[in-house]
Amino acid sequence: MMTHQYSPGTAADEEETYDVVVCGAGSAGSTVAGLLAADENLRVLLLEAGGDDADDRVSDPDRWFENIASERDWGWLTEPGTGLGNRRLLYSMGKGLGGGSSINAGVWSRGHRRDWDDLAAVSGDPRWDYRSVLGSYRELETWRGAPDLERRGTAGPMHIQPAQPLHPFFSAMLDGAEAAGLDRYDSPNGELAEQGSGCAVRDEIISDGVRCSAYRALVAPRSEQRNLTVRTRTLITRVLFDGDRAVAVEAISDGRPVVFRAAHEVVLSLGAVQTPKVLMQSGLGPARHLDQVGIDVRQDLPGVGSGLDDHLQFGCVWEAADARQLPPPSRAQAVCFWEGDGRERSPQFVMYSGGAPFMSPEAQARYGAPQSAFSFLLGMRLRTRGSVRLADAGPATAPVIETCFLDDPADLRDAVGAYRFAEEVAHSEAMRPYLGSRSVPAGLSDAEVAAYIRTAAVTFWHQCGTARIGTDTDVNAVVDSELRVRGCDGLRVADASVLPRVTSGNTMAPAMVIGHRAAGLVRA
Ligand SMILES: Cc1cc2nc3c(=O)[nH]c(=O)nc-3n(C[C@H](O)[C@H](O)[C@H](O)COP(=O)(O)OP(=O)(O)OC[C@H]3O[C@@H](n4cnc5c(N)ncnc54)[C@H](O)[C@@H]3O)c2cc1C
Repeated sequence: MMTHQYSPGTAADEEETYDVVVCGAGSAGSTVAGLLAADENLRVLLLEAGGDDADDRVSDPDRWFENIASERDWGWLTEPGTGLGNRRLLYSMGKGLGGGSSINAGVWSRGHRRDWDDLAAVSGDPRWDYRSVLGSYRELETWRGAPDLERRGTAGPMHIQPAQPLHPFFSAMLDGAEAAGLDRYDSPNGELAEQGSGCAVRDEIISDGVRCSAYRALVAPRSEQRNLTVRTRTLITRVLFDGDRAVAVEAISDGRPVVFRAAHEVVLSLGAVQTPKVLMQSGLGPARHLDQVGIDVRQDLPGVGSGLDDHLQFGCVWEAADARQLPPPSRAQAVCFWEGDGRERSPQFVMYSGGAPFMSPEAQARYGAPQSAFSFLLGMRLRTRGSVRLADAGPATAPVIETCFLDDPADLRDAVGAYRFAEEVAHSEAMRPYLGSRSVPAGLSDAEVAAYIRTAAVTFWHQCGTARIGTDTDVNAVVDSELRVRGCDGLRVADASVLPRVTSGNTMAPAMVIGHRAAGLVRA
């Protein structure tokens, strides 16, 4: 059995004391640490398992996909999925300073008005509603597009701009989407975020051609401050307690055990896979599961690791008329949102595009990937939820991740419907100059489209929901509306794990809003 009581002076080769220990330097953790460090009286420690971000593959937004399966990617593998024809998925998540915000596609997508209003309802706290969250966004952003003082910030650390210069392919995509019935908006994060459906040029975290990650925007400018310490290559293994109070974290740094004491608070921002993993390693999780893997139960929290949510992603692929007309494969400058059957209160589908055949390795093997093609990348919200569990009590052991993608036949039916919408856009008049002779695979019945999607589907990397927010009466809630872990003092979770549902778009910006809120709560 592992024990979790903190006893000073044991095991660790080294001990250091700070006021707040922020665990994980990703989108949310960098936001928490950077904002807290603004108070020079607060000693802030930011711990990160990965390395630094000094690499062209991070700074050059066009090279983002080169980070996938690199040392900057945790590179998890999911369990074989029934709905996916027993395939395992590469389940990428950012590793290193900036976390996901250093390796992602750079899209800034705030989430729909109803996503935040629903979060306020689930948490029982109106301070999470859309109007309140707009305040966080205004503080985080310096918006470089058409002025919108109600919604957009003008002096925040994150430089956000509409994609530019716009490649003609994406203008054609937007024209095609309009022809298929979507209204066009100035930005996905303005009025469109308050409507059910629409399309727009995407917003991105790029400033003068360089990625503006959460780490670069919020932490790096403070790197000379004496009250802020950043330690990379430090793997956090568990939280240590004195009674019910979190007082330290235990970590492995350069192969040696280290304890970092927090006089005030510990904040976990390890992302939606490792936040529940470290909670469980600390004895906070579903009691039966902890018993099975031999960890003493500190607090029975059934919701830890449950409720894993994400967008399913699959590529709808068409041969291109002329490869020279296509944008670089890594660019996706336009976005479409649309509603489903009304089950979701905000858009069920999101669609980007790119100048390459985006297909899973299995789909490429089965259907063949054309040399020259473009894809519409479809993301959809699902009825099912997955889970993150421990394989054993070892901190270095990879977790067991089940996505449950497409386990519900109704999701597959919705996915086929979404494919048909993408087809309509691809066959629009505006897209004609780009469209080659066939889709890949060609000429599909609904049953064949369904079979293709089962083979082609992957993650959209929007993992969330594994330590979700909720009220006292919600048995699966892991944190309260102030992000405090139930049954403990001095411990908060601030990252995408707390989202009860994947937001309608990408999840970096929402994770940063959670980090922004957490910093305010820690300071309060
Ligand atoms: C390939 C890819 C493309 C994406 N594209 C987009 C996009 O264009 N737009 C968008 O909005 N979202 C995108 N996302 C998703 C987005 O980046 C994430 O949703 C977001 O970064 C989540 O923020 P987070 O703070 O919850 O976790 P993360 O940003 O993942 O941060 C967690 C941090 O904790 C560290 N960590 C984990 N475990 C430990 C441990 N035990 N000890 C110490 N450190 C640890 C990690 O290394 C990481 O740095 C993409 C993600 C990926 C992987």
